[in-house]
Amino acid sequence: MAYIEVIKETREFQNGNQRTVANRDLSFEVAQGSVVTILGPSGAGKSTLLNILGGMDTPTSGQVLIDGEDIAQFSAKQLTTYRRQAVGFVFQFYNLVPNLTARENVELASQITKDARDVDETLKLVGLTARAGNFPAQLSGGEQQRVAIARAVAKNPKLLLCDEPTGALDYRTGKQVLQVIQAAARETQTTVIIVTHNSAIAKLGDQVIRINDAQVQSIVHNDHPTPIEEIEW
Ligand SMILES: Nc1ncnc2c1ncn2[C@@H]1O[C@H](COP(=O)(O)OP(=O)(O)OP(=O)(O)O)[C@@H](O)[C@H]1O
Repeated sequence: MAYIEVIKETREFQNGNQRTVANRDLSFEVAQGSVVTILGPSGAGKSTLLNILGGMDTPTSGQVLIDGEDIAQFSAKQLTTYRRQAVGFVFQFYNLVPNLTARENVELASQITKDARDVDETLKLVGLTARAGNFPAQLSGGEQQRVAIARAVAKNPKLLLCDEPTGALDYRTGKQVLQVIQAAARETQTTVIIVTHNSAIAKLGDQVIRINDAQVQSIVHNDHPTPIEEIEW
């Protein structure tokens, strides 16, 4: 059975008289432990989908089966537990707590989870042991993103959701960050979903789901995903 099964997921927004369909009848499956990239232009509906997979939003209709459970039917309380226990998030702009050190930022996340990973081991996994005592403002963008990845991975999530994780980084640092995400996911057998509008980055996925105008345009399974070091953009 697939780890994620999305069946005819639709999300509509109603603002006054204006109705926007952000996701229309999306259907796809994701195998456990795989890396999936979701590719599409601005406004295609990628963040809406990621928010729904992360339990931050609920679809208007359709099913979103995660490990066999339909989170579209979850109550607000069930969604909170799901977000807390099962999902790690990495955003474009890191979202670290500024007055906590790198280590404390990671610790904060691990404290709310039952089966958290060891904080220092996780910082080592992202290559930040030496900078653990630094505050976010004392770290480069790439280092801050690595703290954010450590924070997400420390929760030992089954699902790691990354929304444009390299969007604010230069080319070289962006590649390093993608390598850290891939390495962390492999080591922890986490299912990873990376949203990007960059078609070169999308090639690193075991599966590339292209979304356009709120719909799935194509799904490509890559038997040989492009190694990150060979990706150029
Ligand atoms: N809360 C909301 N209320 C109304 N419309 C919304 C809301 N959130 C998203 N939308 C609309 O849904 C569509 C999809 O938005 P979404 O943010 O999912 O796209 P995206 O592919 O992530 O774009 P980007 O790459 O620019 O972040 C857009 O037309 C957007 O304006």
